[in-house]
Amino acid sequence: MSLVDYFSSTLLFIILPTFSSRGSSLADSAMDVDSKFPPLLNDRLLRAARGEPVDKVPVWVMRQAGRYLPEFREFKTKHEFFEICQTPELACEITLQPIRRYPDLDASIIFSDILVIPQAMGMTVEMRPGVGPVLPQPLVTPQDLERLSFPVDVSTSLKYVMDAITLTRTKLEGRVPLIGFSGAPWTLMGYMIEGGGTKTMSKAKKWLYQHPAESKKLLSMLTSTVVDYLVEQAKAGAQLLQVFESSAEYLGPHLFNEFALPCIRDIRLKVKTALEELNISVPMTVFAKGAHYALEDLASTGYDVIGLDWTMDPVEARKRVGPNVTLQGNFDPCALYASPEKIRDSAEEMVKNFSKTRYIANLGHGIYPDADPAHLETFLKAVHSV
Ligand SMILES: Cc1c2[nH]c(c1CCC(=O)O)Cc1[nH]c(c(CCC(=O)O)c1C)Cc1[nH]c(c(CCC(=O)O)c1C)Cc1[nH]c(c(C)c1CCC(=O)O)C2
Repeated sequence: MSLVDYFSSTLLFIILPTFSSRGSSLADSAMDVDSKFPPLLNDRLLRAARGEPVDKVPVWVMRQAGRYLPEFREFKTKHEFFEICQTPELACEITLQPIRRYPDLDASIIFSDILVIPQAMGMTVEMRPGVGPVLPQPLVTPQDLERLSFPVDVSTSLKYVMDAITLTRTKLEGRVPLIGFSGAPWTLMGYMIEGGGTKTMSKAKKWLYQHPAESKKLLSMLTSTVVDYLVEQAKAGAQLLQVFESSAEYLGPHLFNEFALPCIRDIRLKVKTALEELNISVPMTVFAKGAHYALEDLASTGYDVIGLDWTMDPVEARKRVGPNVTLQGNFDPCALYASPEKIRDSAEEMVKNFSKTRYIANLGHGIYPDADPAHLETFLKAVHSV
């Protein structure tokens, strides 16, 4: 054996174990997350998100843990909204309420709020009963960006969310998967500038027209925070991640393409890359409410699932996004006010229009506080009956 051969074979022995142990430790980290929890017994949601065949169409409902449930209202007499979000045992209990009540639900979604990100950046957010979220010191001028804490160490400042996710996935005992979520940057920017919900988003849109560079700076701060936040949620046990661009409806195609879409795209790319390095595979959903004008662009962002609001026609939406993405939605939340017979007919028709492949049934937006819990049950059963 020549000296060169000797060294190269020795080197191989040194390198190989290093590679293989690195390889297996990467592989283990995927197993690590799943192996910390009870095995998943109902994987319809994840199968549909990945485009695999399902026995029944998976169904869950945005805001399924909420005020329409008497058990939620009872709980809310004892605990304040953000107290629940910040206390893993309470957030877990609320997340499980609809799962206990409705055996037909195929997913749970962690009880929290998109506005925990502005809180983690140092802004005060209050949840006022009957009003909704209020940020009493909104961003007024671009100088106010200096008030924000950035970068955010989400693994410490939002640790309570990760703890709630880990606890809830354990307590679910594999019954259904647990969805994690975040607001998308434009929607978060809107609340941070408007100081709460609004009819027009005109203050936030004024920033887009008057301060485009500073708007992009804020959006990029939010994008990197959202990326870290979603990656941490997957590491903590979230099995699907949904990004809520609930305020897309205020933007037309021009503003959406310039300010919102690049962040949505970036989030998908960076979360996917970070999770691939950890060998974690978690599908992602984007729900851009009112962005009917952006369906083709959304389909090009690489998300596994696109959420639709109720204003979109299922057949038309499928034509526009093509066959390689799963659609989610889009029962009109107000259709739950109809009679049980009508709900059954409309839900069955919706499922037939979407077809049973690459489809997750849901409402087109969150369930309203005055919805009848029995009507929701009719809806869930109708979806599963097809
Ligand atoms: C825009 C937005 C917010 N929060 C959220 C969004 C995006 C989804 C959407 O478009 O609705 C996301 C959110 N908020 C909440 C969840 C929990 C999980 C779920 O069951 O879907 C989720 C996914 C709990 C909540 N978030 C809120 C409640 C109601 C709190 C209460 O009891 O007063 C719940 C259960 C409050 C909230 N939080 C927010 C608003 C506008 C409101 C007021 C509206 C309302 O009162 O229903 C901000």
